[in-house]
Amino acid sequence: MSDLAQRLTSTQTSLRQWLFDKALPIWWEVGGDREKGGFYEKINLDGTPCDVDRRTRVAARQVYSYALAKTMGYEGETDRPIDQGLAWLSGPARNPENGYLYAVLKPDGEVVKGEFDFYDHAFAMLAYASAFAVRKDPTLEAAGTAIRDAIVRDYSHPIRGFEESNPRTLPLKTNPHMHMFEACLAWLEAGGDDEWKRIAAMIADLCLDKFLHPETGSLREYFDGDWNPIEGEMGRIIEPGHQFEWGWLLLRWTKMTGDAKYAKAAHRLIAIAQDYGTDPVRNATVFELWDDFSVKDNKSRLWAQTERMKAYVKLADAATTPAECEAAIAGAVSGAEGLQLYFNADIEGLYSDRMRPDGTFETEPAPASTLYHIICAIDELATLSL
Ligand SMILES: O=P(O)(O)OC[C@H]1O[C@@H](O)[C@@H](O)[C@@H](O)[C@@H]1O
Repeated sequence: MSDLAQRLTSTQTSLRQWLFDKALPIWWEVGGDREKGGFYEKINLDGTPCDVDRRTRVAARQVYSYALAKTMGYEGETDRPIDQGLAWLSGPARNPENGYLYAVLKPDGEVVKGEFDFYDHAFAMLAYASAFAVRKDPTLEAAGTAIRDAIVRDYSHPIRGFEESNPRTLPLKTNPHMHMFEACLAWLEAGGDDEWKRIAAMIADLCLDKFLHPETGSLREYFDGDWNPIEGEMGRIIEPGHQFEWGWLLLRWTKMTGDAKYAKAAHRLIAIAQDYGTDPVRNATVFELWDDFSVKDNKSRLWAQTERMKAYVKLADAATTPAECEAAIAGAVSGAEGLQLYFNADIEGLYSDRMRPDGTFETEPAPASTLYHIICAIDELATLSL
C-alpha cells in the first residue's frame, strides 16, 4: 500500500470513529436541550452546555448533521435530534405572522434578532431538504418550499440574486447566496421541484459573471446594489475557505449540468485557496486574504479545513487522469490531517475552532454550528479510494 493510500485509509477510519463514537453522541446527549428544546449554541470544554443566545442556523445545521448521520449508517440517536431541531425551526424560531425565521433567540425563546437574515433561511431550507431526504414526508417539502417562495417573492434582487433586506441594505453578500446554492443542490438531490434548479442556475451564473474577479478568478464577499465589488477595503476581501466551498459547490453543479465552464471556475478557486490561502507550515487554510492574495487575517478556523477536504474530494471525482486524481486525493488527505489538529479537546467529540498564527489554539467553548461542516467533510472523504 502506498504512503498516500495508507494516510487516506487511516484518516477515513479515525475520522469516522471520532464522529460515530464521540462527536455525534455528545452533540446530542449534551448539545440537545431536553428542557427548553432546540440545541445549545456551544459546549464548554468541561463538557457542560454553554447556554448563550442561539442562532437559528444552529438548529438547522443539527438537523442536517443527524439526517446525514442516518444516511451514513450511524446507529445512535438520529430521529430525536432531527425532530428537536425541526420543532425549534417551526416553533420558537418561526414568526407565525409571516412564516419567516428569527435569526437569534434567547434560550427561553425570547427574540434577540428578529430581522430577516438570508443566511439563516438558507440553512433552514437545507435542514428541510436533508430531513426530507431521509423521511420523504411531504410536509417537510412544503415547509422548505414555503420559505423559498416567500424569499423569491419578497427579497429577489431586481435583476438577479437576492437582497439582504427589504427595503434594501448594502452591501449585498455572496455568503448567503453560497448557502442558498447549497440548499438548492440538496433539494435537487432529494427530488425537489424545478424551481430549485432555476435558482441554482441563477446563482451559479451570478457567481461566474459577478462574484468572480474578471482577471484573477477569485471570489469576493461584498457587493454594491449592482453587483460591483463594494468600494473600499470590504470589497477587496477574499476568504480562502469560501473559495474552497464555492469550488465544491460548482463541481457538484458541473456534474448536474455537464457544463465545463463551472468546473473551470472551480479549479481556479481551489488553486487560489491552496496556493495563497493555505499555510503549509501549520497545514491550515487561513481566514482572509486581500484581493492581491496577500494575507489579511492569518488565523485559521476549523470550518475552512473541512471546505478544503470537500473541494479536493470533488476534484478527485472529476479528475480525468490518474495523476490528477492522486494529486486531488493528496489535497483531501492533507485537509483531513489539518482538520484533526483541531480535535485537541480533553473531551473527545469537542474541538477547537480557531488556530492562532503561531499554531496554538484559542481556548473557548466548542461551537455547535461546526458539526455540520465536519460531518459533511467526513462523509465526502469516505467516497475516496486509491
Ligand atoms: O461561524 P459559523 O456560524 O460556525 O459558520 C462557519 C462558516 O460557515 C461557512 O460555511 C461560511 O458560511 C462562513 O462564512 C462561516 O463563518
